[in-house]
Amino acid sequence: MVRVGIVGATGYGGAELIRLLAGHPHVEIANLYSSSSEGESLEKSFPHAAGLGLPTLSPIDADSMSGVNDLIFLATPAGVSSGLSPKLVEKGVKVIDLSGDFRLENGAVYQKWYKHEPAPSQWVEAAVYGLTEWNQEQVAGACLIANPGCYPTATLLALLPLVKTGWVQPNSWIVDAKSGVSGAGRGVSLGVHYSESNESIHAYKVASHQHTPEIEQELHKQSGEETLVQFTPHLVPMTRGILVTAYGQLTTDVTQAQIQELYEATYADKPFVRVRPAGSHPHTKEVYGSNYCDIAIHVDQRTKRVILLSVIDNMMKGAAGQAVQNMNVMFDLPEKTGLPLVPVYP
Ligand SMILES: NC(=O)C1=CN([C@@H]2O[C@H](COP(=O)(O)OP(=O)(O)OC[C@H]3O[C@@H](n4cnc5c(N)ncnc54)[C@H](OP(=O)(O)O)[C@@H]3O)[C@@H](O)[C@H]2O)C=CC1
Ligand SMILES: CC(=O)N[C@@H](CCC(=O)OP(=O)(O)O)C(=O)O
Repeated sequence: MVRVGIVGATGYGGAELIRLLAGHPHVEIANLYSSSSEGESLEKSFPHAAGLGLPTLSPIDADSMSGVNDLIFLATPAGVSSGLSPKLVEKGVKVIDLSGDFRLENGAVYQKWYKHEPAPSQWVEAAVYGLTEWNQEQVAGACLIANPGCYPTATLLALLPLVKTGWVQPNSWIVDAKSGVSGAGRGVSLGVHYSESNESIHAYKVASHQHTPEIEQELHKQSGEETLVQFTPHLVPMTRGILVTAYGQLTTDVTQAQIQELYEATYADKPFVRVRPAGSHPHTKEVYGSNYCDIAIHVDQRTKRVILLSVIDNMMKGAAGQAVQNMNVMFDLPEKTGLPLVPVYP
């Protein structure tokens, strides 16, 4: 059994990890950690978790977290993992960090977009970017995983097969994304207040969202080309789900059928990426509660653009689901273990 600890267990990412790990056949939820509720039962924060026999919340203290955990998930805000994770890894505990602290390879870029001190550079270098489908071998040998952001997961799974072909102008990508409100976490703020977000939709962080450099960095790593992406997120009045609509200018007369074939071949042996039939319109509801990313390809021959549609559940493939997928790969377990396959519908 893998003894697992979760820091930030009282948040949404923590709750989703508990939902998945409580049913995982090779995991023992050994410890739950909190910076604000030590000594309390998790049921006080999450009554839905009653009856699972979970440990009481413990204080966060790196010295006492080794020897009792094989792996620790950090479901904490940016700026926490950069200090804590190196101490844990030095003591022999593997770490999967759901925050952005180890995703950006350049510390100055992290500081600019996250407004926090970057993690020590040797630890950023040691971290593996956990987009499982594209980095499986590195994930298998990693001690520290930078779990991808929710928007980058939906975007990169959609764009990566194409950026390697040269069929799209690298700087032409426009990524328009919509997220459910749980993407903002459990903390209350005006923007996610019910009466502000219900029956309404708005763009936010235009030309300034912290996931922009993460998307560009990973596109560059796979294509070798400097790529600028115009990324605009929107908040929509639903609890879970992300829809990405990405537009790229084609450089050649490639057909929809050729692109479809490329995607089907790329993801043929990837259990969590489903390439929909050509011309489909995936709904977020069709991946709700699951670890799937569903992708559909359209080509507009009139404008010579490819239009990619990609849906995920932000809490699952966008956070906890992908984190558990990475854990499975790190511990040489079948990739799908403990990840319920069928989306909740309706
Ligand atoms: N929600 C989503 O869809 C996604 C979230 N993420 C990332 O995952 C991480 C967790 O997100 P999410 O669960 O939604 O956020 P929440 O706000 O719901 O939960 C974060 C938890 O972190 C703990 N925490 C807060 N401050 C500190 C601190 N200074 N030190 C230690 N722990 C602290 C809190 O628990 P306590 O008070 O008990 O310590 C809190 O419950 C974030 O970095 C987020 O950006 C990534 C992808 C998608
Ligand atoms: C709807 C909503 O607010 N979503 C969050 C998701 C980002 C996130 O989770 O932050 P990191 O991945 O950078 O840690 C946002 O746009 O900031």
